[in-house]
Amino acid sequence: MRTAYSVETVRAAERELMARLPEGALMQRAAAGLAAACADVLGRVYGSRVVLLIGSGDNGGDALYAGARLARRGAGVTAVLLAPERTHPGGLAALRRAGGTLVTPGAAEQIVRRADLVVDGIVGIGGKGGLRPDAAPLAELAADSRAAVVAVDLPSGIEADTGEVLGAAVRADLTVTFGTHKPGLLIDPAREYAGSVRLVDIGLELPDQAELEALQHADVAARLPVPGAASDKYRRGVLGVAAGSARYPGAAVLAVSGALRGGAGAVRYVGPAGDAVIAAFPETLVSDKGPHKAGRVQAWVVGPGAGDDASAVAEVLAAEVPVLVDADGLRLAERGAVRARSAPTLMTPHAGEAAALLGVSRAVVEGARLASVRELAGLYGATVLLKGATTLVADAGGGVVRVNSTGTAWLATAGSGDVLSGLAGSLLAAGLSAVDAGSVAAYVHGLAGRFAADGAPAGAHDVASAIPAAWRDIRD
Ligand SMILES: NC(=O)C1=CN([C@@H]2O[C@H](COP(=O)(O)OP(=O)(O)OC[C@H]3O[C@@H](n4cnc5c(N)ncnc54)[C@H](OP(=O)(O)O)[C@@H]3O)[C@@H](O)[C@H]2O)[C@@H](O)CC1
Ligand SMILES: [K+]
Repeated sequence: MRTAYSVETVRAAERELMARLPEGALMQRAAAGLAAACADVLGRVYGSRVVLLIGSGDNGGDALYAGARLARRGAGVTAVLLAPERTHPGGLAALRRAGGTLVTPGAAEQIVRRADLVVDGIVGIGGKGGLRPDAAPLAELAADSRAAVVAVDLPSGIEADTGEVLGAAVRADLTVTFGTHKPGLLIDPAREYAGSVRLVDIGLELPDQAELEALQHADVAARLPVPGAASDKYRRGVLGVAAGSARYPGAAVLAVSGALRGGAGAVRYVGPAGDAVIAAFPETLVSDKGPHKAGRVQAWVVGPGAGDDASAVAEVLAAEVPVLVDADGLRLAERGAVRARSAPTLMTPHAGEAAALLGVSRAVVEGARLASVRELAGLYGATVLLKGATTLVADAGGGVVRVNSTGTAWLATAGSGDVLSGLAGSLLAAGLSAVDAGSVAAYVHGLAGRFAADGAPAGAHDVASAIPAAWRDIRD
């Protein structure tokens, strides 16, 4: 499991550790890890041109000490000081001793243009509110140069706790972060600014419960349902899918395609697209009599391509089994009916659907994804999976939020969400909790999307077809 902790928690752990260590030891650990990462990026340190962008806090101190290490290995290191009077004194002295050069921001343009590496030590977890006007031009210079950009702890200008980007921010190729990931490094839009992320262990002791957690292969493998010798289709779970309409029969087919690859023992389809479903997947049990007459199921998916069929949504919400609500179903589901349910409910909106439910604009949700997913989960008393390049899954009761980053931009294709809903529904039917079903489905679906696309456009049905390969890859 990869975890991320809030700034407040990091600060507390830092205080506790600092009290036990000689002064400056923690910063030296950070600087050593940072210098090693910079050396890897440079390939050859000797003779390289390194520019440090230095703000007035400890983030700048880390960069200065790392710069001193690189200078001692033969790099030409120049530090651009945003606030010369308030620069970390120890770091400054170390860089001077190692032969580094100090300049003011006025001289930055020339040297950044010729740099091999720019190290962003403008601001770290002490920052708020986007880069200030004096720092913003430096981020632009770095973006325009041919140099690689390494961010110290986080790209300056992003919000560490939320993943929001409230103004100008540095765009890094690599972020070297200390002690733990910060939520902003894992959540869009800030994640995009971080590039790849390297975690340097500095010995922080962190509490058990993180702010954010991201499943890895082994975590997903441990949660995937595997039939035992005594399994029959009911023990593996039967999923009901109430989806599709005369206008959107394809949504039903795609939801069933995901469901059949999600580990349920059988899939019952209810709705007007039965012929299309049977033609594509003859193993589906099909009915057009409405959800309450469909027979026994262990979970329901309702909503993909459902059009305006509010009665099917209401019937499904009245069932005492786990229910996944997606697409049109989100609009049709009465909040009171969702809140009144005693079995788990998993809602799976994209940003636009979440925005409509929250009564805000899509841009608000996209800019503040963590707050939005939590708010929606609280509002409906349900588990909410907010789709996106980084999918978030939050429980109504608060606590840790799951983030998934296996997704690919190629997954932003029509019908891809229908496949996800079937897959997640199948996992619910197999007995996974709503959070596990949502986050495991997002992980498998994202990986399947990567396999299906493999650098070229793929349709939603290709994603569904790639689910078994993703599943095998995870279990290997
Ligand atoms: N935690 C740990 O375990 C360890 C932490 N370590 C390191 O310490 C870092 C935290 O250091 P920190 O607390 O000194 O704050 P930091 O991020 O340098 O920023 C403060 C300065 O930025 C300024 N500033 C604020 N907002 C701004 C903006 N929008 N745009 C521009 N400037 C802005 C603000 O200015 P002021 O408000 O004072 O005028 C203030 O001077 C952390 O990220 C990590 O790198 C490691 O050394 C070892 C272990
Ligand atoms: K930084």
